[in-house]
Amino acid sequence: MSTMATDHESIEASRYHGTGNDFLLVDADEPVSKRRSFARRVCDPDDGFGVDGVLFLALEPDFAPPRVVMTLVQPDGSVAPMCGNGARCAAAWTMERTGADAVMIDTQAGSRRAERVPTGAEEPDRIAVELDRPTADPDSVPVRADEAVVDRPADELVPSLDERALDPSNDERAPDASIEADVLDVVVSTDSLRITAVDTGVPHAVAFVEDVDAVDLDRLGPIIRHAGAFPRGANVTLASPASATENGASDPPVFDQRTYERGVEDETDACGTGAVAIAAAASLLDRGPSSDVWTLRPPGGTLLVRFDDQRRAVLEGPVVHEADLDLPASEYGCR
Ligand SMILES: N[C@@H](CCC[C@H](N)C(=O)O)C(=O)O
Repeated sequence: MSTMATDHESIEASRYHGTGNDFLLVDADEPVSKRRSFARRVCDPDDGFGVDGVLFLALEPDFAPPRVVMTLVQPDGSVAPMCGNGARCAAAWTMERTGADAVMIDTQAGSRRAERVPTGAEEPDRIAVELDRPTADPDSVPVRADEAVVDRPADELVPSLDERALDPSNDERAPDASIEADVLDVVVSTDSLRITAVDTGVPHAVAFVEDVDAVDLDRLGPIIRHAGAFPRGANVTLASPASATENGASDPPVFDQRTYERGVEDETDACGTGAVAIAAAASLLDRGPSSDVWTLRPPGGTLLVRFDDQRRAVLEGPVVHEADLDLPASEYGCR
């Protein structure tokens, strides 16, 4: 089918979110001729809908289970090979169209199976997606290092990271997301922040901190995200044991999560690959539970991560279909 829009055409899109990570979902047959321009436009908080990305979906309903090819185009126009919450939304979209309770999602990081998890009538659908085996292998992440980056001082990756980057009361603002690597040298050194670099389909720099809410992520995020050690950039994911902010420890453990996302160039309300990255990093650092199940609490809700017997991660959480939209192609088609 042609993707050239005529003046009277509209683009059908649906808005979904997975724990607050929100997306426009667009059938790949819709008349969007320039996907990157379209994504920049609809993700814009003022001129568009302020979503965290656009999922272009090509449904192949004749397979059993049905398959869908998912392409995530982010607010900056970049294409990400994987998205945990996006995959869960894509699965819900495919299930609605096919009536299936299990689907396969073809991503640039590989094919992933997703299943509906039964819930009570009042609760939003829960969708679980397999996200393969996380790895800290430096070539996979990728991160420029001779060995896996596990619990390394951040200033080894960002040679001049400053305590001040962690201090929310510091009003000397961070350089913006277009920061050049050499500009990082203006910020001085600390070894208090320790990074574990994990590939969960996309790169994550994970740091365990005492309290995620005490970190100035607006400032820290761009510095780590653009560190020269990450040739393709990195998502920056913070975790703190919920017992640090509440009374008592728990097993399985509960971690509060915040993620600054590459491509969004901002913090999002949830990040699925980030939740898996925390669980993977916690395992590497022996912070894991005996049961091998993790509960992650990003600002937008609660995600569960577990590992199967081959150490493949399964990410589970709610998905909400918020709205269906008709966008005038002449305005949004980006011809
Ligand atoms: N929000 C996503 C991750 C999307 C990709 C990421 N921003 C990147 O560019 O690596 C998730 O839920 O995993």
